Amino acid sequence: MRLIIREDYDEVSNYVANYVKERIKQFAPTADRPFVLGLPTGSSPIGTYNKLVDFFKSGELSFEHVITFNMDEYVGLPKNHPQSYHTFMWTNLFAHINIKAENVHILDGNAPDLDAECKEFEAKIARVGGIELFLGGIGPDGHIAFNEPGSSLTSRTRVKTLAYETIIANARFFEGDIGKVPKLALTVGVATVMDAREVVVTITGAHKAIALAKCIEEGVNHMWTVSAIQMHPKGLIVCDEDSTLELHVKTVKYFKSIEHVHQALIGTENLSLQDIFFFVGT
Ligand SMILES: N[C@@H]1[C@@H](O)[C@H](O)[C@@H](COP(=O)(O)O)O[C@@H]1O
Repeated sequence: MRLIIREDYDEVSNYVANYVKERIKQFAPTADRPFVLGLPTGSSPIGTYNKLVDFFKSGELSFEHVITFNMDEYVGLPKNHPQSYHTFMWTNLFAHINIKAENVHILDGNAPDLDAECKEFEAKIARVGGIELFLGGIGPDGHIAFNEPGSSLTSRTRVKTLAYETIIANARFFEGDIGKVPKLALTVGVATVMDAREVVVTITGAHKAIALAKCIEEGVNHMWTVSAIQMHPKGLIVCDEDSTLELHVKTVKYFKSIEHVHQALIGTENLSLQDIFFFVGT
């Protein structure tokens, strides 16, 4: 696993957006060989999405041959509700780029058969050959997507009951009223995320410092589901300084030193920045 530490949210967003841009460009997607991208919602990815929109507008990046799968969606919220993840994704990203509507996949939290909806979502991912790059964020309790503490690390897309902590955390989007926060969601499983060929997780803010420490300094544990990233062959966490507050100094120094060595290698040993991104093992 790699850990990249940046000063603040803006720098983290810039790093992740550049990373996604470089990955898509290097992949050189076509209609027959599209790039399959997994996407999160929440406040963490907004800066990244803004930057991706800038890249599209400046002609640096096209989403013509990009297929997306979103991580999760609330159950029972109308699709056009201001806090549905459908609305979030179209407002913050899809409406501003050249992605084809048929290439966007977001779970339908109002499907008549929620179980069938989840199974079909997994089948769709399989039909396009799996996810190339899954972007993620985490909740303060270390959950990825809506894989709350105690979720099976082999879980697949399914209906999930939200943990009380998550309901409280997300009440900020529902006028601070926990009564208005949906209690159920559809979510990809931990294994659905970890099946992606690459996983990039953004963690920012002091309120996520304990989760970051649990995720990278302790063992793989279903109580901190993002810790499953330790088992991923191409796992990357991009975090800000605030979120490192609970890490050992040694951990921070170790990961910073790895990045310094990578930086020093760029332009030497025939390695480019892209080589460091894609071919140096984690
Ligand atoms: N289901 C989403 C997660 O996918 C997201 O990572 C988390 C963090 O949100 P934020 O980025 O706003 O802290 O919120 C929700 O629980």
